[in-house]
Amino acid sequence: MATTTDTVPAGDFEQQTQKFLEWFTSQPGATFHKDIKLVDLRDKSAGRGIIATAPIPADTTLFTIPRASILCATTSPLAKKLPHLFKGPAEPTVAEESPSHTADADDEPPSPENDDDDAEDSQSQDSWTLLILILMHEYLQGSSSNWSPYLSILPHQFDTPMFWTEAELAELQASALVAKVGKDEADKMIRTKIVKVVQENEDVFYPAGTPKTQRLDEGELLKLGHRMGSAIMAYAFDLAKEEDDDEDEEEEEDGWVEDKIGGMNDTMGMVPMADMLNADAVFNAHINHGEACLTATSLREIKEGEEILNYYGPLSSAELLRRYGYVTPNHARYDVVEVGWGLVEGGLKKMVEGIKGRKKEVDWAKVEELVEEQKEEEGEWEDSFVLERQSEDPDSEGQVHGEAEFMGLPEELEEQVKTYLKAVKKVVGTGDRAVAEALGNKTVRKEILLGGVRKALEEREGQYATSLEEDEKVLAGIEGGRPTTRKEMAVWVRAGEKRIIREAVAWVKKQEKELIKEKGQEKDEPSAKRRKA
Ligand SMILES: C[S@@+](CC[C@H](N)C(=O)[O-])C[C@H]1O[C@@H](n2cnc3c(N)ncnc32)[C@H](O)[C@@H]1O
Repeated sequence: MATTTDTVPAGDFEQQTQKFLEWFTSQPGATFHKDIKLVDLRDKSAGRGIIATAPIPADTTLFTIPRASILCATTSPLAKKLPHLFKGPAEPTVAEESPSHTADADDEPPSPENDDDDAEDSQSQDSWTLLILILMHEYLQGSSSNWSPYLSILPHQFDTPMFWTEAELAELQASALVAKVGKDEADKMIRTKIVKVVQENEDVFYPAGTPKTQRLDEGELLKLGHRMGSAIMAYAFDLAKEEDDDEDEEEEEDGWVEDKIGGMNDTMGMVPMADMLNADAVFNAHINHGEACLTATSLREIKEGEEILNYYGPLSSAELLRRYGYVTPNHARYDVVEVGWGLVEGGLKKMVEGIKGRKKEVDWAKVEELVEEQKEEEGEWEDSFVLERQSEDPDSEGQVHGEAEFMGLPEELEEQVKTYLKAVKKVVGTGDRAVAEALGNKTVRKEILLGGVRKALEEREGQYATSLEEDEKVLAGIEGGRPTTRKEMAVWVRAGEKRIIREAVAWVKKQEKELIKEKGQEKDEPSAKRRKA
């Protein structure tokens, strides 16, 4: 529930909804199906949403948004008032971080890992900051903005971790999400690229005649910048596709192209009504991007009273929380856990040190040196790895089938372990026969890989302050089963990560058992070489 509109009295909420609907349907080319309705879902901590008021067949057009009603660089009057900002380098100023399980890298706002020197330069805008400026400009125009009834229903407060207190963030414990919140970086970006631009162009941002006393001070502008940035994160669409994406989908191998809501792209925009749809990993509607308009279509029959749901992609609970400020049980199948290379390296060292017959200490400093050399030469060395389950894509009706299952370690992790063990072997040389022989044996190397990863995973689980069992108890006590408070959502995220650690450990143990079996068989059947001898 990123949208904490809970404090708005029901009457006002309804009135805002009504005004917005009237505004939307008055847009030339806009349509809104007679059997759907915008509703107050705050009792479910879901803000506004759209439900069916009568059964709706599959492939029905639910509503149509003319492109002229979208708030973006093409339609915003700001682009005409400050053209130099919009003509600058269109490339994002930040190299976006991208979780391994999502498609492209270029779809994120600044994060701690991708802070950039350009952050100091108010002239060097990107599509993300430009859309913040566009929204700020419209907001500051007040009722004279063409989008005023739409802007008035956008949330004022968010439940994304960006707005959590230190104590609330601490509930995430050892989740990798904590490092991705990036509040300080966002502050810096908003101060230099947003606040500065507004302050330097007050005549453009405020309607003519706005007295100085009614203009926002730096602190208020910073707050407004954060609010608009978060609204973009949870509401904006990627408008890059001019063609109806039904055609694109046919070309897509994976079938579903999720709506890049919250994505960052040169053609990002706010799409009124499309962004009133809530979303889940099991969904029943899709937004098609046509040349003149965007269309929401039902993917299957929708029952009377059923909520109409869009799709944000196969996001983990942590990512859903970070971008949208909510979690749902259906997204848990996409949960992931990040394991730092340091933990894996530690596990591998212990395995090597445990090789039977080892005579000498391995010179780990030398191994480190070799690895550093390799890093410089090959340039590919991961600091952490994302462990995830294998899961079928949703079908053409937005349904998912089968269980998501942990099926194996990331290939890059196995490759990196291989390279690491090669370095160990090189350093040991012939200095320790037992170790050299062991590292020369494929089966033993696999044993070391599995044992090392198992140890790393066990240590990873130990980094969380509470056990999975303790978390499960908290979750079992949640009324209605879906976490909605910040504390509940944090427990949900950390428990999801612990579950996947446990599944990965079980998978590794199974592999280890099979390896032992294989080794036993090898012993029973002397190799061809030995038989010849
Ligand atoms: C694009 S908006 C959808 C409309 C939104 N409910 C509103 O009232 O404006 C996305 C936001 O809606 C909320 N949301 C979306 N799907 C949800 C769901 N399945 N359950 C709860 N909240 C949801 C989250 O707060 C998210 O940040």
